[in-house]
Amino acid sequence: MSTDRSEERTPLVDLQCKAHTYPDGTVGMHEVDFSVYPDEVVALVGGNGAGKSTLLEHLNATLVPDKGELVVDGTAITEDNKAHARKAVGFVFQDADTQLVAPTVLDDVLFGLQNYGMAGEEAERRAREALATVDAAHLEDRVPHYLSGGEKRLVGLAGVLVLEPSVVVLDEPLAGLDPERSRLVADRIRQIHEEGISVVLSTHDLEFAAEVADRVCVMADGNVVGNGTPREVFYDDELLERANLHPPAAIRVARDAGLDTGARPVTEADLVALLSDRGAPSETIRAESLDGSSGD
Ligand SMILES: Nc1ncnc2c1ncn2[C@@H]1O[C@H](COP(=O)(O)OP(=O)(O)OP(=O)(O)O)[C@@H](O)[C@H]1O
Repeated sequence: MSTDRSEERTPLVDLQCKAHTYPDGTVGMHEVDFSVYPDEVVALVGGNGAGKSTLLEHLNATLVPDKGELVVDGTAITEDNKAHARKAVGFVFQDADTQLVAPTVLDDVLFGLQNYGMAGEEAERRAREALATVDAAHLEDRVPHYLSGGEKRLVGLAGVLVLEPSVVVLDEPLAGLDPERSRLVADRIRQIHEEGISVVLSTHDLEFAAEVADRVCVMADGNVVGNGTPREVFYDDELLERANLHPPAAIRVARDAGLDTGARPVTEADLVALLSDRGAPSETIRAESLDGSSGD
């Protein structure tokens, strides 16, 4: 399996971790080398407890390896310059309540800027702009604690984007969201990527991973066990089995329908295109074939 199309470029984030052991002695992650390159969306997939959150939290030095090194934008991160990693690598937590601390949404987004010495009208302008970017401008006077899960996720994302990071990390960005909010967050992820920010996310939703990711990284038992394009990873049955994952719906449907051709569809759009080529009306295909979802 190939690694990724950006392997010869300088990484924005380069983590070399020998292991991460939590205070109670649990090893959350074994030896893992993980890099994030410019202009890519990376999806981490794997079963419960595979080590996805542990790996993500190393990328902005929220967690540090027992032994190893984190380099962000060419700077080795130490105890003294963790703020550099926090600013360059914005982290949107799954549990947004841990991230939203101020009395109003606008104050919350401003809080990050104030931490980096920016206040006044310019700070407010930037905070409002970040909220508008995620379609959350109307929430600026609301109390963060009372927002819905999806709204909190968007406000958390605004709080990260306002600091103009090079990489945005999202831990389970779709967890607990209804289909419409999921679509909104997925659209924002694409938009962030189009604006030149690299994205690393973890997800149990392999259809979503297939749709948004340039590269999929598979974790199992605290190790990275596979890495490649969605097509490479999701057609590797041995790898998926090792990580206790099922292929995305498009692959299962194509196989069940005996359509597993060289085209190797991975997304719903791929499958619809493939079936349309064979003369089936696309509305029928959408309605009849793709109402299931994979789990892991
Ligand atoms: N604070 C902690 N203290 C002790 N062990 C922890 C802690 N956080 C995670 N672990 C353990 O580390 C391992 C990896 O957990 P992690 O949360 O990184 O997995 P994950 O792939 O994100 O899982 P999930 O998909 O269920 O969120 C698990 O065995 C977990 O129990």
